[in-house]
Amino acid sequence: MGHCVIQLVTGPAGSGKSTYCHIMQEHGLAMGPKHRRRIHVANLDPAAEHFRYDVAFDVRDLISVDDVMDELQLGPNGSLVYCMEYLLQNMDWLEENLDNYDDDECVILYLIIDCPGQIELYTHIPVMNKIIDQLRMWGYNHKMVSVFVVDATFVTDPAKFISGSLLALSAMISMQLPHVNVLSKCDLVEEASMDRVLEMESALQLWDVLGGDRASSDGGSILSSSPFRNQLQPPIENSTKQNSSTARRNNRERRWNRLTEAICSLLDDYSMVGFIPLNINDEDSISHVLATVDHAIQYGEDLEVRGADYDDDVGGEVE
Ligand SMILES: Nc1nc2c(ncn2[C@@H]2O[C@H](COP(=O)(O)OP(=O)(O)OP(=O)(O)O)[C@@H](O)[C@H]2O)c(=O)[nH]1
Repeated sequence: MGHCVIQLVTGPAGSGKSTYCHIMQEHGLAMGPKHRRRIHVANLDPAAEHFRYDVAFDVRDLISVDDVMDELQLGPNGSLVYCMEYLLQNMDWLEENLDNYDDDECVILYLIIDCPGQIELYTHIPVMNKIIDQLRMWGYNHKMVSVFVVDATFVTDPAKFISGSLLALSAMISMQLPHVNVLSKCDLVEEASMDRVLEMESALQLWDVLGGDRASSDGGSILSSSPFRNQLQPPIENSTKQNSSTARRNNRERRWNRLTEAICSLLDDYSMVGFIPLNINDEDSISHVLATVDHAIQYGEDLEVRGADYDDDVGGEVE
């Protein structure tokens, strides 16, 4: 095995995983050979339809959701699970493809894998975790990092904010890898807000900046806009019923608020979910994300040891 780093890119549907992979590939090319890494992108999502990156290898060459839906008459979710379990039974396919790209002792292979985002594949049917375990057994332990991509626009909606943060936390816990949350689509966020976002460290601070308003001491608007609030409006028929239903509603609302507050405290007090903003139109932002991911996996720390593999006098070309 050569020198290899693997980024596993996950995140909810449409969050920008494929775009992230594409942007990182372009960035790697723009950095040139001096940067001493060769970025390849592979697709491990059997349901992928379109992506713009040059694909190193593609799980759809082994099996695809479309084929399974046609041949086995399964729905899209069942087909996805079937595909991932099929991949698990045919891991030699993945091993061969990794070997093809990981056979150069002089070049650091930087492999970015576009993964399916469905959280069920990491929790209820932990197929992805088994794939990660297999990668560990092949010697990629300490060489993998998980990148969880979340759409920046979710933070302006408290319900989406909380569910996105919990998804990120869930992915982090289940994959048990160095983990970076990337906030995609920040080009859609106002510039003034972005400047402040760069200084943010915790999820709730970020929520404040991008549209939240937790100015009041009790947690204010994030509680009053609890995701459960709309479910708490029982029908009002007469004054007696109105009193009891109002009391019931208040009671439920207090409990929901306590729950929301506890979840927010978990995320905020322990700084368990931080986000790195990504603006795909800003090279500095892309570099910052890559540097953060590199730092998470300690990429580059042993690079100097391998410096002798490179000849800077010939423009960083590998000898
Ligand atoms: N403006 C903007 N649009 C983005 C960005 N990232 C993704 N998009 C758009 O969001 C949509 C979904 O992006 P993808 O990269 O396909 O997202 P994905 O997570 O790979 O999607 P699935 O694999 O289908 O789950 C596309 O229309 C992209 O053009 C971004 O950083 N900025």
